[in-house]
Order: sequence, then structure tokens, then C-alpha cells
Amino acid sequence: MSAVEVDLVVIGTGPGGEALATGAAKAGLEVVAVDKHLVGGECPYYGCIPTKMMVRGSDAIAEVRRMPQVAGEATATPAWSVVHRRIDEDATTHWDDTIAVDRLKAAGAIVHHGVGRLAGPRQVAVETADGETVTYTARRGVVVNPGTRPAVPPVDGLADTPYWTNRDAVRLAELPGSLVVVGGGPIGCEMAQVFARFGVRVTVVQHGPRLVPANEPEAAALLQQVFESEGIRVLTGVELTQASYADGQFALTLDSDDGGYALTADKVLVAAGRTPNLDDLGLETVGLDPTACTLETDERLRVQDGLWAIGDVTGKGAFTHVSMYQSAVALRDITGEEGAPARYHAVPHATFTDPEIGGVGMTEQQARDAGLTVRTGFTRLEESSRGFTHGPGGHGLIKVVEDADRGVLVGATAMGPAGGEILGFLAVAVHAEVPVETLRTMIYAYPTFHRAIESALADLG
Ligand SMILES: Cc1cc2nc3c(=O)[nH]c(=O)nc-3n(C[C@H](O)[C@H](O)[C@H](O)COP(=O)(O)OP(=O)(O)OC[C@H]3O[C@@H](n4cnc5c(N)ncnc54)[C@H](O)[C@@H]3O)c2cc1C
Ligand SMILES: NC(=O)c1ccc[n+]([C@@H]2O[C@H](COP(=O)([O-])OP(=O)(O)OC[C@H]3O[C@@H](n4cnc5c(N)ncnc54)[C@H](O)[C@@H]3O)[C@@H](O)[C@H]2O)c1
Repeated sequence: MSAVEVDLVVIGTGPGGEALATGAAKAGLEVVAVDKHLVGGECPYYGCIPTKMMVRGSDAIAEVRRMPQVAGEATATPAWSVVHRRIDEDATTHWDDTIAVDRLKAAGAIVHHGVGRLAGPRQVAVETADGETVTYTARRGVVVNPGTRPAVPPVDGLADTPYWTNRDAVRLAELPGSLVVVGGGPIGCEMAQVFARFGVRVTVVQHGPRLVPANEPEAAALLQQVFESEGIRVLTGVELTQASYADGQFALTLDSDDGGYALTADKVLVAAGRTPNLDDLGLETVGLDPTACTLETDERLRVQDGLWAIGDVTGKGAFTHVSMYQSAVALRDITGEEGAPARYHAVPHATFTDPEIGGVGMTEQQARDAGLTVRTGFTRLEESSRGFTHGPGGHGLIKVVEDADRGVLVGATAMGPAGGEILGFLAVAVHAEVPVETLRTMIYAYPTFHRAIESALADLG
């Protein structure tokens, strides 16, 4: 069958792909959008949105438990059914993307539920849900936004067990008695704290030396301290070597420098990183390596003539806001609109544990590895007036990383209540390369959490 000619084909509609397809269709292009699962991708159905509803519930429980220290008696009786209902009905409409599909069609795009694969330059073969194959030729080109799937560590026996990933965890109607979380990154840590606050006995198994390793070590240490104070068992520097499942129980074997551990649990959640969905995308038909971990893109998100990539597979930060940012840059390139190229010197991120960890730009180590002349400033939130008055739940820190030669911040961390919000200030400073001298001479409202930034800047040395 001959190929159907259109302007643009978007393979994978994560947050960025959906936005790009919508924008291109609204700009008058003939657009085909293909997704093998749900339009909108991981974020609205299995990632950011459902997990932040989980976090909202667990934060409310924690605040009630802090009541006796600040305002008198209160009792929290956690009920997971409330969280489950919000996710099932309000967030995901029972994991149904009809609203998103209709929105995209209303913008003017043709939408396929099916697998899209490159079939040569500007060629895409779509295997639709009913088994048909439609081939498109894209005059302007193809955008790939295929995202990632959970990585499963090569642990003896694990693949034969009914382990969970984030996709199972967000759909839970009932909680287990005990849970081992494999992986202490953002997914593992957010979920570990949520489930623990809802009464699950949680152990986090992290094979590196610390939790949330993409963040500053001071933030990781504080998070571990908070987790342990809430009864979460944290095992760092351990290697999961064997897993089995029988009679409703998981049995895990772990190795470490201090010897071995044997763990049992009702359930195991694997949150040990992500695998890019690049292996079944037909990359070899356009001369690219299908086993690559990322697709190399230029500052307009071009991979090659007529091919753009956006989202997690570009390796510029696996976050919804990066996918959306890239989507806007790529769309401008496709429609021929002027605009700023993509820059990644101030990528912000927030891990929604309590305390939240907000980070932007480089960590101290990354700045040193980049050969910069580094000065750091540090303060604990508890030492600020706001941290002191806040009392329980007020743990946190601010750390700033300065390129001393240029006198600008190249990275910063804001950890604490609303750490991700305080980050906004620091993100502007890093993004706009505001001179540290300017930051030092402004007025910080008293007594706010963000006023602690002034103390961290004073500590630069
Ligand atoms: C549990 C969890 C929590 C998270 N929390 C946050 C958070 O709080 N904040 C944040 O910024 N980020 C968060 N993230 C990350 C965020 O979800 C992703 O960065 C975001 O979804 C952007 O991904 P993407 O655009 O690359 O594509 P994805 O969202 O992964 O979507 C890719 C889409 O492509 C489709 N697809 C793949 N291959 C094909 C193919 N061959 N043909 C057709 N369709 C295909 C898939 O079905 C999918 O719909 C979280 C992730 C997880 C897992
Ligand atoms: N709040 C947010 O913005 C947010 C929340 C969740 C996820 N995300 C995004 O999704 C991405 C994926 O999250 P993630 O937490 O799965 O991945 P990750 O790669 O960030 O963290 C995985 C962790 O698992 C550990 N690990 C790997 N193999 C292991 C093993 N065999 N045993 C024990 N530990 C092991 C790693 O050391 C690492 O710390 C993140 O990098 C982030 O970009 C963002």
C-alpha cells in the first residue's frame, strides 16, 4: 500500500509529544500522532500526577501527627481508599485517555492508538490496534517522544516474581503489610515515604552509597535521617543478588561489604531506573543505533534532517518540564518560528518527599568535575527564624554552588517544607546568571523559608 502524505508524524505522545502535536495541528500542519498506550504518556497516568496525589495524602497525615507539638490533639486514621479514588476517578478517569484523544483531534490531528516505527527517512509505519499497518510520509519530518519504561535489574529470580513497578503502585486499591522498595531514586523515595505513612512496613534497598544520588550528599543524608525517624528501614551500599516468591511472600538476598541480608516482604516495588523506549522504534532504518541509551539532539532538538527527539530519551533530565520545554523549542523549529534555542544549564527538579528536595543546575561535585573554581554556601533551615518557628517538619537546608571566577551561581539546592517552591528563586538566579553580589544586596522577606538563601550566600567561601 502506498504511503499517505502528511506534514508531521509524532511517535509517542508523552507530555511534550502531545503538546507538540497539538501546537503543530493548531498551526495548520497535517499532523498524525501515534501512541501505543495512553495519549499524555507516563506523567498523567502513572507518574507525576498520581504520585503527587499519593504525596498529598501522606503529607496530610504527617501534619496531623505533628499537631500535638504545635496545636493540640488530633488523630489521623489513614485510608488508602481516598487516595485510590482520587487517582482512579479524578486523575486518570480509570486510565482512559478519551479526553486527551478528543482534545488532540479537536486541534486537528489524526490520532492512532498503535505502535509507530520509523521506516526510513521521513517514513513511519503505524501498526494500529486492530492489526493494520498504515505508512506515512512526513513532508516536514518526524518527532519521536517515546519515553521510558521501568528498568528491571538483572537479579537472579526477580523476573519470575510478581514484582511491582510504578504502574502497579499507582493503581493499588489496597496496601500490603510490608514492602521492599528496590531503588532509592526519586520514584523509590517518594513512594517509600507515602506507603510508610499509610502504615506499610517499608525497607528501601539502594545499591549506591546514598539515597537520591542525583542530589547533593547533604540532602541525601537528611532524607535518610528523616526516613529512619519515621520507621523506614534504609539499606544503602547493598546489592540485591537473588529474589523468589512463594506462598504470598517475597524472599530477597542482599550482599554488602558488611555481609549479607535476607529480607522477606509481602510485596516488592522495583524503582531502579528507566529503560528508554528506543529499541523498537526503527532507528536502524535511519542509520541510528537502536541500542543507544539516548538520542543526541542539537539545540533545536534535531537528531538529523527531518527527525526531532524530545523528552526523557534525549537524556537532558527525565522530567515533564524538560519534555514540555523541548516540545516548544522543536515546534518553533518545525513551524519556522524564531525563538531561543534549548539550553540546559538551569534544569530544575523537585523530589516530593517530605522534606521536598529542590535542585537546579550543577551539584558541587558536578561543578568541580567541570573544572570550575567552586565556592559553596550552606545553611540549615532549622537555624532560620522560619525553620525555628515552624518546628516539627521544618527540617531542611539551602546549598548554593558558585562559579567563583564568574561570581554567579551554577547550582543550588533548597530542601525543606515547600523546597520545590523555594527553588523557583534559585532557578532564576542560575538561569539568568544573576551576579552573587546582586543576590547578596537584595532584601529577603522575614521570616520566610527563602530568607535562608541569604544565609547560604553569606556562607560562600
Ligand atoms: C512514578 C513517576 C513519577 C514521576 N514524577 C515526576 C514529577 O513529579 N515531576 C516530573 O517532572 N517528572 C516526573 N516523572 C517523569 C515524567 O513522567 C517524565 O519525564 C515525563 O512523562 C516525560 O516523558 P516523555 O515525554 O519522554 O514520555 P512519556 O511520558 O514516557 O511518554 C511516552 C509515550 O510514548 C509512547 N510510545 C513509546 N514508544 C512508542 C511507539 N513505538 N509507538 C507509539 N507510542 C510509543 C508511550 O506509550 C507513552 O505514552 C515521573 C515518572 C515516574 C515514572
Ligand atoms: N519528582 C520528580 O521529578 C520525579 C519523581 C519520580 C521520577 N522522576 C524521574 O523519573 C526518573 C526515574 O526514576 P527512578 O527513581 O526509577 O530512577 P533513578 O535512576 O533516578 O534512580 C534509581 C535508583 O535505583 C538505584 N538502583 C539501580 N539498580 C539497583 C539495584 N539493582 N538495587 C538497588 N538499587 C538500585 C540507583 O542507584 C538509583 O539511585 C528519575 O530519574 C526522574 O528523572 C522524577
